[in-house]
Amino acid sequence: MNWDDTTDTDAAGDRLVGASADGEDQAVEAALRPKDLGEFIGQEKVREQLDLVLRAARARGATADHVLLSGAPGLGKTTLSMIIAAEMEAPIRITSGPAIQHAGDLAAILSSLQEGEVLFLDEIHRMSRPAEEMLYMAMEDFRVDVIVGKGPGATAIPLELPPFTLVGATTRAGLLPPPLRDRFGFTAHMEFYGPAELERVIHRSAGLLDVEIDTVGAAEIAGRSRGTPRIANRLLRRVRDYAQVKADGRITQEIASAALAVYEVDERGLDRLDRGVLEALLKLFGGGPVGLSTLAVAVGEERETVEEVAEPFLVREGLLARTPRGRVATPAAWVHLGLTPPRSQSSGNGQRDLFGT
Ligand SMILES: Nc1ncnc2c1ncn2[C@@H]1O[C@H](COP(=O)(O)OP(=O)(O)OP(=O)(O)O)[C@@H](O)[C@H]1O
Repeated sequence: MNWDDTTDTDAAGDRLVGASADGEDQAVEAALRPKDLGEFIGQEKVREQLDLVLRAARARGATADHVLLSGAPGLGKTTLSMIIAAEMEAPIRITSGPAIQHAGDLAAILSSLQEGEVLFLDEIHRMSRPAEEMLYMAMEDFRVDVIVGKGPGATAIPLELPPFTLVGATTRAGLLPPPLRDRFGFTAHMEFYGPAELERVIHRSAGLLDVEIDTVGAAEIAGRSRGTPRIANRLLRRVRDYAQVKADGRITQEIASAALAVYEVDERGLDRLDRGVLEALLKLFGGGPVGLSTLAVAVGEERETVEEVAEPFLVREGLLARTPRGRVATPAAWVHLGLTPPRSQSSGNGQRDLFGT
């Protein structure tokens, strides 16, 4: 599963199926976050391993080892960091890589931590190099060297830090320099959620939001949530609106699919942008191969938007392939849009392998 090419921000604006948090998400997410490992749905292996790490640390009366969480946006990294703090009965400080541009910013945060505190560093791969180097020593020796002055007269003043647990989160574990990666005692890779797990997320959130939903209604929303709890929760809120305005407030399969048709999110979770890219690829270019720039012009979007916003999910769903000759639609793409590939396309222009002809 490759989510390394997902963007941290959704370049196409506030998409209903975008995985990054928008303003409304931030406001309601706090209320929907599971508070302990028992409430955290799915990610069985991660939960089991983390449970052992935390229990062992608690039994020793020690601070938990540093934890690295990697995975696509919206899969629960922030939630898990808060759970780690709660399970350790420790306070938590939340910051992010882009907020730490100078080593001094990091020194200020580290030196104000309390003993045992959890420091959650989101987007750790986006920290500046000098801050990163300071972090190596802080993680290993609970010490930093604060540089005072400049040039030949600069001196390093060592500063002892209380033991703390760093929880780093990244969408791109591959971008972390090995010396940083190696300093985490425990690394957890978060996978996309399966439909049954998303249904449980939806039922749980519906309960907290006091919305009535039946099993098939939840399954309908889960199937369109792109394996991501944040998207599941967002779609649930939009379907709830529809159910309140157009019906009696109860979410059934009919209501869920009618609501999501209004928001142009199809049964597989593709939105207007995704479908536009696929449609152009199939209808204008016979399924490809076609260059990215040409495809972007055809859908009236920036090249980056097509490449970074639409394509990762289409590739993950097995609807589009990036080949050295250009973008190519897979047989599943023709089926999904209910179109038939022209005969010449299935026998001649580079799709031979995909169509097995
Ligand atoms: N395993 C889970 N069980 C129930 N709800 C979950 C789970 N994981 C995530 N959620 C919900 O999804 C929302 C997004 O989760 P969270 O903010 O932790 O994601 P994230 O991986 O930190 O995202 P980002 O990388 O954008 O910061 C939260 O509101 C949370 O309630």
